[in-house]
Amino acid sequence: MAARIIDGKALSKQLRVGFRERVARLVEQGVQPGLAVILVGDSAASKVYVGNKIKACEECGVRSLHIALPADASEAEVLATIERLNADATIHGILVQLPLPAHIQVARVLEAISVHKDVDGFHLYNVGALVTGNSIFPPCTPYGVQLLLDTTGIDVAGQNVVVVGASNIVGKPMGLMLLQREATVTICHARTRDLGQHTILADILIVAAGKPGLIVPEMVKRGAIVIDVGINRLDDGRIVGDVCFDAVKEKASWITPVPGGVGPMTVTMLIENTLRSAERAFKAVDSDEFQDWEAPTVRSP
Ligand SMILES: Nc1nc2c(c(=O)[nH]1)N[C@@H](CN(C=O)c1ccc(C(=O)N[C@@H](CCC(=O)O)C(=O)O)cc1)CN2
Ligand SMILES: [Mg+2]
Repeated sequence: MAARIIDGKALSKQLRVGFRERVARLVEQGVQPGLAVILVGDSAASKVYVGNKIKACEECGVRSLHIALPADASEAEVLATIERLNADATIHGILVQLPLPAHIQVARVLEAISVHKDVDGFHLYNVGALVTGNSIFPPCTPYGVQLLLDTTGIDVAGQNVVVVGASNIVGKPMGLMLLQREATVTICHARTRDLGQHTILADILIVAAGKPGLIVPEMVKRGAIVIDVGINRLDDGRIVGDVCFDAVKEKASWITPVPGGVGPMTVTMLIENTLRSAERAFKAVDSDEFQDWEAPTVRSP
């Protein structure tokens, strides 16, 4: 029997209905949630993703500020832009679209973002919080995958989960989030020998390698849940994942499509984090939580 489809577009649509209600409640209390998106350079793919984020803000009633800097913008200019947004009380979330041009140090830029506005969850403090299981802003793609997995009704505790890809924005945080939920996690990467020997053991297989056609049916256990995080643009203009969808769906129990699986959830969870930030900032004003809210001390860039 062919796998059931985990529809990220449909789940996103459903979640965004709830987001509009949360925005309405915040607005009633005098808070207009705001997200700032910084794009450096003119990568066509990044423009599409930033466009999707701005559209999602519009759809949910979140104010968005799109700051486009030229590809030759200096690191100092990017840092100054972030400093200005950190100090702007009308902005609850700040993100810098990745990748950045090579002359800019990603780590310095990410660490300049206020931990309270780091809705991508990429700041070292938030990464550390994820390690200890106290995540403030879970990174959007793994957070989206977690919700997609929840829709299958399967408890990940004790399951063999194999994550293919060890990036800072998907593979590593994904592994940590699943470990927190007591899954048995294996992270594979470009240097892993005999990838199929690992993937075949997966009850849940999450692939974020950026290699079209990487996962073929012989590498998948019958009945596995397969989550495809890959987004690859082929020469003919098609967008495909890392999994041979048509063949693998005959073996899996659940599978995400590309497009329409994980991608839309990444954007949706960004709005979730932005709303959480606005809600937290509102609550912090005159409650005891204010102390906790101000507590984290982080190294300045
Ligand atoms: N600052 C960040 N940079 C990057 C992140 C991130 O989470 N934060 N993730 C990726 C890109 N990304 C979001 O920024 C992203 C990728 C894909 C999609 C998406 O909706 N994909 C669609 C297909 C869209 C298309 O290409 O036409 C889908 O899968 O259905 C959204 C966001 C790297 N950078
Ligand atoms: Mg997708």
